[in-house]
Amino acid sequence: MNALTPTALRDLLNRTGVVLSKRLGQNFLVDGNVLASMASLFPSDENVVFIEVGAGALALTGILAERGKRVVAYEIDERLRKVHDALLADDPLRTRIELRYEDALEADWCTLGHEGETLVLMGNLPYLRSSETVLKLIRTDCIGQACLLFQREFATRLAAHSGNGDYSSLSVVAQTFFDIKRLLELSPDVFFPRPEVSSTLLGFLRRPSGLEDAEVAPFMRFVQQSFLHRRKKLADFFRRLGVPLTGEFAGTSQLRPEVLTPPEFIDLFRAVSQVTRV
Ligand SMILES: C[S@@+](CC[C@H](N)C(=O)[O-])C[C@H]1O[C@@H](n2cnc3c(N)ncnc32)[C@H](O)[C@@H]1O
Repeated sequence: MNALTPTALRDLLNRTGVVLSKRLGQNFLVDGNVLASMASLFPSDENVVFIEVGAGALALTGILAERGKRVVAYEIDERLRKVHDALLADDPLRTRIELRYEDALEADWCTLGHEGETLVLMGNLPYLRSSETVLKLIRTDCIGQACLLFQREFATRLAAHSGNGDYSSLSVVAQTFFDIKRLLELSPDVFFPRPEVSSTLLGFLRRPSGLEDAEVAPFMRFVQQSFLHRRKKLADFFRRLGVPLTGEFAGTSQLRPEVLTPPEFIDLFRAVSQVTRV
């Protein structure tokens, strides 16, 4: 399946009577070179099942179907079924593509894989739902690898390291569970219609977090609350929790949350859990 040019996409939308929705973030990739660069990120692997969130006009779906065993592609907008039917009518890859017209963020992704298959998440959802997508990915531990497109500023925050002004609670939480890499920078010109923002494709590779299952939710809350006043020293956060500012916490209480790395946050979370309920 070749990438549609903006003209071909516009014609197809006219023929099927679909008017694109801004609310659903319907800006579709239409640049063959960018799609080729994305394709080169995925070596062919017959054991891989791609889960695509936000199929749109199938620009990525086709690439993924060529490289993996199959693609389960979610699309919330059922009006696009007509577009999909037209695109897939004579395409030999259609047997490898399963379209599901539902909210990808409400779905149970782990039920999609069978014995011996590796699930890889891929997608380009409306940027308003970026945090929700990352949090769902973290919780879905049957997925070890993902490639997700975000608004550039959000991607920068997610991939920022401790000490950087963009480092946030979401950076700590995401980097506790994943090695995160910037893969591609995309200008607004590679989408139709052209959005107002630039985008970045991030790669996620799951790594052992060092947290027990029961610790995950309290750890995430702990990190989020510690960043509520990111410019204040941790002493302020400790006071709110009733943690003594003396002894083992004296030094850390003088630091700001943004200087702690994810492993340091885990150590602090465990130490604080010993003296108080978090
Ligand atoms: C930015 S477009 C990307 C389309 C295509 N993957 C591409 O790159 O050209 C996002 C697509 O996600 C769909 N979408 C939005 N929210 C969704 C959700 N919660 N679940 C599944 N699809 C969703 C939109 O309707 C839209 O078609």
